[in-house]
Amino acid sequence: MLPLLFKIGFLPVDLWDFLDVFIVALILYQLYRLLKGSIALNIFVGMVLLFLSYQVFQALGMNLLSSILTQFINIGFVSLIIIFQPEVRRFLLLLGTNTLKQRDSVWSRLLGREAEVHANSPELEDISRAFQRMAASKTGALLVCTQEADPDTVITGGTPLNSDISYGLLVSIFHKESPLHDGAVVIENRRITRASAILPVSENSKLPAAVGLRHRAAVGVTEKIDVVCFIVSEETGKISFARSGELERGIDERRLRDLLLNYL
Ligand SMILES: Nc1ncnc2c1ncn2[C@@H]1O[C@H](COP(=O)(O)OP(=O)(O)OP(=O)(O)O)[C@@H](O)[C@H]1O
Repeated sequence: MLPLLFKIGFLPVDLWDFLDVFIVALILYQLYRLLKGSIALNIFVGMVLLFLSYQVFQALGMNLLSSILTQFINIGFVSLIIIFQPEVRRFLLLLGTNTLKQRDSVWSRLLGREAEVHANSPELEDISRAFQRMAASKTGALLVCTQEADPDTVITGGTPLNSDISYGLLVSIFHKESPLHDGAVVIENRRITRASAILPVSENSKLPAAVGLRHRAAVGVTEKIDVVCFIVSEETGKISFARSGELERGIDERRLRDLLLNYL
C-alpha cells in the first residue's frame, strides 16, 4: 500500500491513482492523435461518451439504462477492434516498421553505409528530371515509393512490372496517351514493380476541398502503410509529397531531391 498523497473530499488519492490517471490520459491522447482527421474519431468520441453515461447511470442507480448499456460495453472491445481495424493495423505497422528502421539506421550510420548508398544516384536523377518535365507539361503523375512496407496489402490492380527506374519509362508511362497512365506507379527498393495501380483513397475531412482524387489516393495509401508518394497535378503542374497521411503541396526541385534522397 502506497502512502496517501492527499484527499479530495472523502476520496483518498495515492501514487497509484496518480499513475493510473496519467497513463489513461496518455493513452487517450495518443489515440486522439492517431485518429485525428479521420471519421473514426467521431466513433471513438461516441464510445467514450457511452462509457461515461454508463458510469453516471450506474452511480445514480438507474438500473434499466445501465443494464442496456452494459450489453453494449460487454461487446465493446470486440466491436472496437472490428470498427478500428484499419487504424489498429496502421498503428501496429508503423510501430514495427519504425522500430526496425531505427535499428537499421543505427547500423547504417555505424557502418557509414547511408551516404554511400544514396550519393549521385542515377535513379534519383531520373525521377527528379521526369517530375520536372511532367510538371512543366502539366502531365498528371502519381508515384509510390516503399523500402520496407509490402504494398500488396493495400494497393490493388494495375500491371506488374519489374524494371529499372528510368526517366524515359516514367515519362512514357504517365503520358496521356499511354494505356498505363491512369493510377499509380509503384517503386519498391528502387525498382518499378507496378503501373496503373489503384490506391486507397483518404477520407480525411481536413484536406482542402480543392484536393482531388489523385492527391487523396496519395494521402490515403500513406495513412495505411509506411510508404511515401510524389504527385504531379494535372491541373496546376505543381509537385506534392505525401507521407504519414500529410500532404505537402507545391514543393520545388531542391525539396524534391532532398525527399528522394531520404525516401527512395
Ligand atoms: N484510387 C486511386 N488510385 C490511383 N490513382 C487514382 C485513384 N483515384 C484517382 N486516381 C488518378 O487520379 C486521376 C484523377 O485525378 P483528379 O483530377 O480527380 O485528382 P486531383 O488530385 O485533382 O489531381 P490533378 O491536380 O492532377 O487534377 C485519375 O485519372 C487517376 O489517374
